[in-house]
Amino acid sequence: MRAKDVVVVLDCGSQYTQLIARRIRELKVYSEILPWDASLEEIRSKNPKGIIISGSPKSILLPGSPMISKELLELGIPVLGICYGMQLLSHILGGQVGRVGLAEYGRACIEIQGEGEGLFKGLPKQFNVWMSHGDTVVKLPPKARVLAKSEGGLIAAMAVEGKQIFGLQFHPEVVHTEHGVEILKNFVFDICQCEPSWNLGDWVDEQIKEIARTVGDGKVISAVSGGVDSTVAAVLTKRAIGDNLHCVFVNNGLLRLNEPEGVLSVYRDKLDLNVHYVDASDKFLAALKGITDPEEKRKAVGRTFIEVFEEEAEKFGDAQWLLQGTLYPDVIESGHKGKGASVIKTHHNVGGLPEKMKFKLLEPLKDLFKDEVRAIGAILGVPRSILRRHPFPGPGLSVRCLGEVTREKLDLLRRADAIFIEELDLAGFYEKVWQAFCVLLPVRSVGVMGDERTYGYTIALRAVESLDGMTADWTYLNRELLDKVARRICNEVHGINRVVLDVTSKPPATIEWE
Ligand SMILES: Nc1ncnc2c1ncn2[C@@H]1O[C@H](COP(=O)(O)OP(=O)(O)OP(=O)(O)O)[C@@H](O)[C@H]1O
Ligand SMILES: O=c1[nH]c(=O)c2[nH+]cn([C@@H]3O[C@H](COP(=O)(O)O)[C@@H](O)[C@H]3O)c2[nH]1
Ligand SMILES: NC(=O)CC[C@H](N)C(=O)O
Ligand SMILES: [Mg+2]
Repeated sequence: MRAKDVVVVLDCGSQYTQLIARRIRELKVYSEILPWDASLEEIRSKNPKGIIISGSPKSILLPGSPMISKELLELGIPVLGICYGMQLLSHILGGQVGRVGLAEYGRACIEIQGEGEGLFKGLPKQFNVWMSHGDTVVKLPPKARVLAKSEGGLIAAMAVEGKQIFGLQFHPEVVHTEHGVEILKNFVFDICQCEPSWNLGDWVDEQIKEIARTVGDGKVISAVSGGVDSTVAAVLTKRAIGDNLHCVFVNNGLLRLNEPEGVLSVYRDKLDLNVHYVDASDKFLAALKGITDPEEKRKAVGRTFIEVFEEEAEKFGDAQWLLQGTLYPDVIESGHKGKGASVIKTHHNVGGLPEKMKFKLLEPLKDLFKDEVRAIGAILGVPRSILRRHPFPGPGLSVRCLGEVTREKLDLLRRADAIFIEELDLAGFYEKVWQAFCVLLPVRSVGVMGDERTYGYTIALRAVESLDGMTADWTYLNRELLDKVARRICNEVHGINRVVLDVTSKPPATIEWE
């Protein structure tokens, strides 16, 4: 068993929980997330050297909000509460949380009180942090003291004397917090005394063993899309169970130009994966007929995927397992993690699955972010042509073709998208952005082409930068490139007479339009 040090993160439903775990892993210390209501035995069984309690959309002032047992604070294991986590600690230990008429969202400047030892060791007296709270600790618990205050005079950090218990009202895990990594380092190394000895190679070895243990002699059917996530999941699982893995690639009629052929040739020529191809485009398009609501579209695609997989699975001697390349952001945004996160959109492979399904799900990447998965893919020898690919959602072009999805509109969108991506790659931007694509708007407008009036569709160009898909900013592509893309789309894709640019970040928008 693992002798390596572990930091347990108790998830109270924050959008950032996984970022906390990930930052700890970046410090080469293994971190595992448990739900806030994990039993004391379960937490102790991990033998953690430190415990972090995440933020939450809930308020400790209201009944039914996440709670932990007081005993957890008596194990002698250092505990750090972040945002809601600090409010929770304060509440349990006899302090008071309230609303003071001042909320702090976004950037705030904090000032360290006293010497700045412990969590704040080696840091400047004042720096900017990222806040996101409406509730505030208004009275410290007995024996606690203030470590830092915000500009507004609110308690930004606290520690309980004589106990290894700490609270931060701000989020050290987000990149916008200055010195966030140093604060986590101080916690993990100085306070918890962890050794930095974990790495992704270990993760790969452990996962291979874990998959082999879980699946035994069972058969696994793997849905592969040609994307990074499912391909890495399949290659990893192949290492664990060999020929008991059967891959299925589905043409759902919502793929990009020439994508089915391209994907199949990489799987055949470059990877030793035995891939079965199913053309189910008619079935998917029939399921989407008449649907305009984004959530309904996602659910229709999710349902149809499962129907197709179930039919295919029978061809492989009744596979019991379905392997998916689900990543952490898919799970969190569907509101499934941490019992209390908000539903942003139903990612087809999580919330879109039907209630009754005959498969057991195998999702080895579900705690990871995309860049971690790319690094694992490189360790496993997955070709660069796959690792460099932009993410492409399972519901495919259906969520980029606003309004009802029809073959005609898909055809316009496909051709426009291929032009955008081709030019982006030529201009050296493809690998600089997280994702870029066209969206076909259900809006028609008047144009003039060859002296003739046209009444055509509109294409929106979307290009964003992101680290993990959870937040994103729009990318400033140059005028020359945008101009060329817009001209080529109108000239070459008959039916489109207007191209517009999306300049919103996430939040407030999301990356995909639906
Ligand atoms: N066309 C498809 N055929 C078979 N399975 C698919 C298809 N599209 C999506 N899936 C399944 O749904 C999962 C989620 O899709 P998602 O787009 O998040 O991942 P991906 O395609 O593997 O990677 P990427 O995010 O890089 O596109 C995939 O990992 C795969 O298991
Ligand atoms: O597997 C997936 N199934 C889905 O249903 C899905 N919807 C969005 N995405 C991708 O997730 C990232 C964040 O997308 P949003 O900002 O649009 O929520 C972006 O990279 C999106 O492309 C999906 N991936
Ligand atoms: N980000 C958080 O953890 C917020 C905690 C709580 N919901 C508040 O608004 O204060
Ligand atoms: Mg994909």
